[in-house]
Amino acid sequence: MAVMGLETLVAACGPVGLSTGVSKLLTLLVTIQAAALASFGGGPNFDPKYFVDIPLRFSVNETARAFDALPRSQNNTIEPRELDQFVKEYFNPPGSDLIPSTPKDFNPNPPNFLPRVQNLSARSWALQIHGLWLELTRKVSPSVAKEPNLHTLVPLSHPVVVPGARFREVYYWDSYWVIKGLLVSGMLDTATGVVENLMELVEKYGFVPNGARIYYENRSQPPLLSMMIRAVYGKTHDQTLLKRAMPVLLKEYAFWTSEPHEVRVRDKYGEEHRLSRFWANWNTPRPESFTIDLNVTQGMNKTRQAQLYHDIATAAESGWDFSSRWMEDQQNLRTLRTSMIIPADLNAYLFQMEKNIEYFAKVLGNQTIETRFASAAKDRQRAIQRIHWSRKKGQWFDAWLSPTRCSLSKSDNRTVIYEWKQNQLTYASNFIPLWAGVLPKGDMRKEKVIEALNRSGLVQPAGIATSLRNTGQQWDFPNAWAPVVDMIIEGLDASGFARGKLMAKEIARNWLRSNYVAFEQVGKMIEKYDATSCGKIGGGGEYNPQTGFGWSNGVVLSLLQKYGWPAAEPFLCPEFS
Ligand SMILES: OC[C@H]1O[C@H](O[C@H]2O[C@H](CO)[C@@H](O)[C@H](O)[C@H]2O)[C@H](O)[C@@H](O)[C@@H]1O
Repeated sequence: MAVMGLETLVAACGPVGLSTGVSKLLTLLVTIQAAALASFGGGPNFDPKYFVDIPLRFSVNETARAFDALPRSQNNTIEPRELDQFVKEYFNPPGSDLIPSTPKDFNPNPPNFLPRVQNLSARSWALQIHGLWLELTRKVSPSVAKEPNLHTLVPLSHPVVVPGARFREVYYWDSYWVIKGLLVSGMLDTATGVVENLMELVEKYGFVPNGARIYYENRSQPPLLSMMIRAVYGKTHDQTLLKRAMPVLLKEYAFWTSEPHEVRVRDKYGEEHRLSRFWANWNTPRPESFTIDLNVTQGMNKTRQAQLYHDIATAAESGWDFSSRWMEDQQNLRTLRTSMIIPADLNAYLFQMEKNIEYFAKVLGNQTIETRFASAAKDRQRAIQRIHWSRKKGQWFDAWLSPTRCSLSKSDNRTVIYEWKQNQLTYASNFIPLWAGVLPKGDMRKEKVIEALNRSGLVQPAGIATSLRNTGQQWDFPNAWAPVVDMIIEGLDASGFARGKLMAKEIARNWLRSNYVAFEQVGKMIEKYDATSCGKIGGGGEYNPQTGFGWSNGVVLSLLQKYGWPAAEPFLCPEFS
């Protein structure tokens, strides 16, 4: 199928509104990023994000003047030494606007820590992982709020917990696993602060941005805020948090369930349903990857470029940046179609959000909200089953919208109804609705889902591979990402079937062992693991041993808490023992 231009798409299937306004600060920083690529060359150490994270020492205008005044060679490049000197003189190092902060509730030896972990190696490792919270917790420097024009960082009131390494800011969905880990570490106040920061962001933007940087303001990430609130409330039973959270969650819910995120589709019986998709409000290169995105769209006309930039940013909203899941030709990033796909996982998260709001309203005694959200959850559950579920394959597939075929709703003769088809490709996201509880307790279809996962090829010696396709994209095979592994383990464990429970335990043990190899043998935390062998390091970025990867910390601690580790059972991968 030919990929259509954005204008044609708008004309064919409905309204879109994209803001492409870039602040003066970002314009300057991406210009410097592009100049740096030309001067330094794009070797493995060149990180475009570095150049949008560096805080300015002087005003934008003064910095821009100094940059313009740098001598250029005939081909307009700047001598590397000159540029290096300029960056040192006019900017502070990236991350210097975050101040290290020892969380008040941190205890190096927390009482009653992981009582079921008796194996000595596992225990000492868990304590080291726990200790990494010290490296990952920071405070936003007061200078950020005082002089916002000098920083791309967004100020936040409470201490922040960052993923680590090049990710020097808060990320939305990473925070869910960070909170799970903090709660295992007994750091309830820090966890509450993380939730407070995200609520503050919703109050400011109407949604939680991808991350707390101005270049992430155009999109969100998988909506897990209500799950974070539920996790913290589960520890405190303090209704003050729920009272504070309710208007915030209603605001966030409106963001995900209004156009252009929400779309209407008709099932095979002619019934109309509302479901949501990812949709970034952006159609130029992402500032943090400006030079990379420019390269991807080379040779395209302006309209096609804008459409691809939009789908690139939209893939970043999905958290799966990048995956063949969003591509028409699974080996070609230039065929991304993210914004014309209804993702099974996103709708599962929204179902969960609806159930959580229903539950919070019940606790608070607000019947109107409780009834409204019980009914919204029921509608979405029905929609997910009609549009995403495959009875034959026992899993939930993404639905691809047709960019050209749509009709008008019978109810108002105005609303666009898209034509769609399931993509039938195997991704770990096809099993997220099991975790979200889309199938009710005792439902026999869960057994089918467990079998389907078991036969899918995704279950590997070191966890769950995110996909079956080896495309070189980071969310594709052989990578096993911590968030996905965690959700699938929990879904299997809560399935109510013995086979699901057993599989969950096996996957958890394998994944933990493979993480331990990464940490102990190589001395590094790795954000994603090569799923194909327990002792194989690789599959992606390696991180500074002093930091870590926030969500891996959270998943390691919560899995160790759940499954423990007996003293006599070796903790090393068979390959290493
Ligand atoms: O720098 C490029 C991209 O980096 C982020 O994506 C990856 O890291 C995030 C932080 O751990 C994680 O939440 C995401 O799932 C990863 O794919 C960022 O979120 C992107 O927006 C950004 O363009």
